[in-house]
Amino acid sequence: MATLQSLIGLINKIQRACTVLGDHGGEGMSLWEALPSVAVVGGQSSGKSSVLESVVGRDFLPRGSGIVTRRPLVLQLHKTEGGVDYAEFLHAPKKRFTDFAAVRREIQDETDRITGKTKHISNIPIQLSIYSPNVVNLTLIDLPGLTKVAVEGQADSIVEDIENMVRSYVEKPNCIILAISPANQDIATSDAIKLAREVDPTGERTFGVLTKLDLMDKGTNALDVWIQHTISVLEGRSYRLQHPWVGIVNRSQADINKNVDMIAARRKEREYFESSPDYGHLASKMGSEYLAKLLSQHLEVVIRQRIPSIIALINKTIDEINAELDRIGRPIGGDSGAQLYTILEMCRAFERVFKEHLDGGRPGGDRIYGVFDHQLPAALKKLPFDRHLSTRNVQKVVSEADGYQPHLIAPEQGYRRLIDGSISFFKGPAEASVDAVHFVLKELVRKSIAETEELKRFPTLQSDIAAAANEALERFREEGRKTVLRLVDMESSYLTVDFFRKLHLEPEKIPNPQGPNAPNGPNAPNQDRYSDNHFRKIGSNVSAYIGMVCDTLKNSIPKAVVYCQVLSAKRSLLNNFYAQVGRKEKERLGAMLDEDPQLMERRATLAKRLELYKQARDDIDSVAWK
Ligand SMILES: Nc1nc2c(ncn2[C@@H]2O[C@H](COP(=O)(O)OP(=O)(O)OP(=O)(O)O)[C@@H](O)[C@H]2O)c(=O)[nH]1
Repeated sequence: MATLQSLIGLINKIQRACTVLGDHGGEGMSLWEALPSVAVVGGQSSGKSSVLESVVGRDFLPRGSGIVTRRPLVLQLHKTEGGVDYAEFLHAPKKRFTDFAAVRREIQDETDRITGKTKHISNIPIQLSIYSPNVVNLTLIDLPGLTKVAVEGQADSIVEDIENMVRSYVEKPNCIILAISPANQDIATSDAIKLAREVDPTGERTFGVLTKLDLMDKGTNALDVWIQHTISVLEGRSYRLQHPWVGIVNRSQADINKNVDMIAARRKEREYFESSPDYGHLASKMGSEYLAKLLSQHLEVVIRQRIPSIIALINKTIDEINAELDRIGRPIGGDSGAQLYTILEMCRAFERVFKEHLDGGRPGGDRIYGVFDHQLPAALKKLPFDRHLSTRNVQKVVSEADGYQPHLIAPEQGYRRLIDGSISFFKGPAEASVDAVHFVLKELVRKSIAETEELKRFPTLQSDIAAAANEALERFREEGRKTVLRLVDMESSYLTVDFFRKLHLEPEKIPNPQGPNAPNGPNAPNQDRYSDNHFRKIGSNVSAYIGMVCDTLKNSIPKAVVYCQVLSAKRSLLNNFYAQVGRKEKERLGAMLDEDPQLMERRATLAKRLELYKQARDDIDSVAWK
């Protein structure tokens, strides 16, 4: 019996959990649907409410003549270890009823609230929990009585409406049917048995209950035949169901009027069967207490059968919740160690994606080569050396460098000035390469942040990482800028001596590109021709030298840029950030892991659901293996 208590208590627990989760059945196979319940079905005034009350052991249901039960009543019985009995309605959860006459009034009022004070019915259930040491754990459903005719004030459809509503409860395969028939009517015409046979043809979940046995024992001959018939039903010889029929003696209207209490009624019922000449031999298998026991035993069997499918359903739900939790990300532990760990994990995930972009696993890194392959050569080509090394400018620069004494052999100062002036032009394209690569890297940082799945839920951390990475890129850009400018300056600082030494060994063979009538062509005056040729040669020498420098820089600028910017970004983009994070207080770390409030709420709800389902599974496991 102890096992049974815990088993049914567990089912009540799961059902309560379902209510908390808002899982009342409906679409698909829900947990609620998988659990058994007991529905009381019978004609009007057949004694349904009386049977329910006997099982519960309390007076609390509205009773009277005519149609009394007009809404389904879902009744959960909870066995307590002691203390006073009390009741609670789902529609008024804060109110504890200890006066059961008040419970009866509340059922009436709550019925009227939906149906009005008419004789109409409603299929919206009233949910009532009763806590008492004198009950077994059961969920019972009291349903409006089946009828054959509408009474005055009721629509003709009511007969069908009630039948349909009752059918909607009892047709569920997990519903155990308590089919109530009064013994003073022919079972052949019992609406309860008719409906039960329809929805449960094999009779495996139907319990036949005969009420009002006491109303037919004041013997006449005709009654004797009737009683023999009743005995044959109770002995299982006619109208056989898979479960034995149980005879019941409830309180008569006169008992109710005299306020005979439940305990006295049970005692009276027991005495009735024990002393009955007709049913005495069946006494141990009759009465409301026996019915309650029978029901409980059956529930145990049914629940045990259901355990595998209930566990499967719970496991499926747990898997679904876990999958969603994985998708939106697990909650982070509250201690600073866990927070720090999470932040570093996120950073590493970002760095992984960023490196993939550079190394070719993801697109974008090739744009850096594009800078060296197109942008830099194009910019170098556009440098205005033609203008700077035109004969006129060469003459101007050389003359200025000579001062009052024109040079005699080679214009050493003039060469230097022309070369320095030319080399300084390289600074523009060198800096432009640094900037271009900087912007490619910045764009890759932006992309990598957006593509790091793990980071998606942490908008604050996203912008922190972006800020840290961009700050580092700025530093690398500055480093790159300094380095390429230094490369250019180095070209000015020491000239390649061999180049000029070789010049002397070469014969003069400078064609005049500007034609014979040009100012320095063959038709120009002699003096001019001499100096023009002279300066053109200087210009051409400088130009050749600058061409050589240009080739060198075209190769060395990319090396400097990659060294200072690309490799640094790959190696140490977040190094400063790591140092900063390591020094941060717990609160600051928490703030970095701020999430979208909606997401947090969703996670909390899911976590709660998960907890409930896991609890339910643990409970079932602990009972299932007893
Ligand atoms: N003598 C006697 N009277 C009974 C018995 N069972 C029920 N009654 C009386 O029959 C009347 C109807 O009983 P209820 O329990 O209200 O019947 P019900 O099926 O719930 O009625 P509705 O909800 O109106 O359909 C009441 O006056 C009860 O006292 C019984 O076993 N013996």
